[in-house]
Amino acid sequence: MKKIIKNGTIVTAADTFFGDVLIDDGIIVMIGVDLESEGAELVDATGCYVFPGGIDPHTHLDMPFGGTMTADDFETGTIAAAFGGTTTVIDFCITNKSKPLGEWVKVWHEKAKGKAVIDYGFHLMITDANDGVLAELPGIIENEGITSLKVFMAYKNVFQADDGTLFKTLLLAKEQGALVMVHAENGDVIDYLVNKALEEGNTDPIYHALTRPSVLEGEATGRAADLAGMADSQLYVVHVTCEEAVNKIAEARSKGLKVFGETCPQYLVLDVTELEKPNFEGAKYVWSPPLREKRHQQALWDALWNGQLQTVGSDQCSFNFKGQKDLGLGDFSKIPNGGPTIEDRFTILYSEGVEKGRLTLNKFVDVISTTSAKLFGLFPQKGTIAIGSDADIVIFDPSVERTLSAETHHMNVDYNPYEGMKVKGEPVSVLVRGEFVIRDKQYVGEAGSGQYLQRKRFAAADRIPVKKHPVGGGLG
Ligand SMILES: NC(=O)NCCC(=O)O
Ligand SMILES: [Zn+2]
Ligand SMILES: [Zn+2]
Repeated sequence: MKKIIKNGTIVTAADTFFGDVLIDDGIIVMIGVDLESEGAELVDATGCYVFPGGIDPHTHLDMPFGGTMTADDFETGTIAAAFGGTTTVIDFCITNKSKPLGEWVKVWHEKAKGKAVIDYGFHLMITDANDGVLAELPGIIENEGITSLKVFMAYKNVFQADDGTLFKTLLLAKEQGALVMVHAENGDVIDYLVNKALEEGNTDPIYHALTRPSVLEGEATGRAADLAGMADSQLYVVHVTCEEAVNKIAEARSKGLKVFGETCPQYLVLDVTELEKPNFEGAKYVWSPPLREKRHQQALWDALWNGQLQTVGSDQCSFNFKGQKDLGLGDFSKIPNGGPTIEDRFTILYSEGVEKGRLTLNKFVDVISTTSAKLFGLFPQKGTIAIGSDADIVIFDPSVERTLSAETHHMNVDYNPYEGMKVKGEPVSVLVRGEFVIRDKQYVGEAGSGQYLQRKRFAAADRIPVKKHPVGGGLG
């Protein structure tokens, strides 16, 4: 069924213009003014922006962590994502040494199958780059299209890998065209500080932040960047929270290293004082790395503006306050780490970024969608509005003023860390491959309609294949 999205302001990472988008069979086939096509359904976007669907490069859906499971699975999480303007997520396939990596990939396929309402891919976690893992990886990269590998430098005795594993993963990634992602904090020193705090009787949520100072994020970021440089490989630092880490990334990039960085809405708009809330409410704001002092927010906004950070992920990892976060009553180290942001990522960035003059409209699209598509092997299928791209589209009304709240959100979790925050703008309708998932603010999608995305290898991503001219003589 054809559709024409009419009279909107189309915004990509490069351009802003008034026009129509013709969709046929899930693909954008024409962009122009006053488009007509017989039998096409007309979708009115008057007064709205027409954005490429958001790409969230960092989610944890249906993940076991901290002795419990995340509250959102692939169904609730992707419905909430769609309400928020996100049409693709890349989730972390968590692994351990108990079985081969390929078995974990099957586990993650089972979690998503029949549930996801938007398209999805997986990053693959590496805990130990032993000979078996290094032998298995090329096949997974090729056959599953999983072209990004995650190494945790923190969470000692849980997820943490050593520097040898990070280095070997970087070497393999260089050879195979994969992108290595790191959670950059010094897990060993944090472990020491956490034990010391607990021994001294300091058990409240604020000690989560006090035992993970920003210097340890900067140190690990610099170490990972140096190892990436030695391996002549590519590195993506997830959830960057602080000036120290931004500076290490900027330094590496100034030397020409292929080092990239992501931040998250929580670090841009919330600060460490949230963890001091009484009645254990501070636990709602326990992420790792932790929320920082307010001054770091400016460094993060500046880094998005000047390109030292390139993407914004949600790090969606939701746990209910009652029954999950309270596992850490009396011991902050047992509070499950993470929070719900998958739904509000897009609008918070628009509202706090574009509306407050911190990002241009095009830069907003770039950080919320396009650069993730490029880095993670999805461009130009995803991440832009262009002829031949999937019709993943958000019709966004910038005039709406609303208040974020657990009362109105769609995530399967009993609190919203942005409760009471006033934002401008709202996704009105959201299409995935040309089909409405959200229509006039109502969910009209179908569990299982999201497709698994085999992704291209790093650096192949932004090369558009040149087709032979249909009657010959083309460039191809
Ligand atoms: N960030 C967080 O606190 N939880 C999710 C796991 C991770 O990304 O480190
Ligand atoms: Zn992390
Ligand atoms: Zn995460």
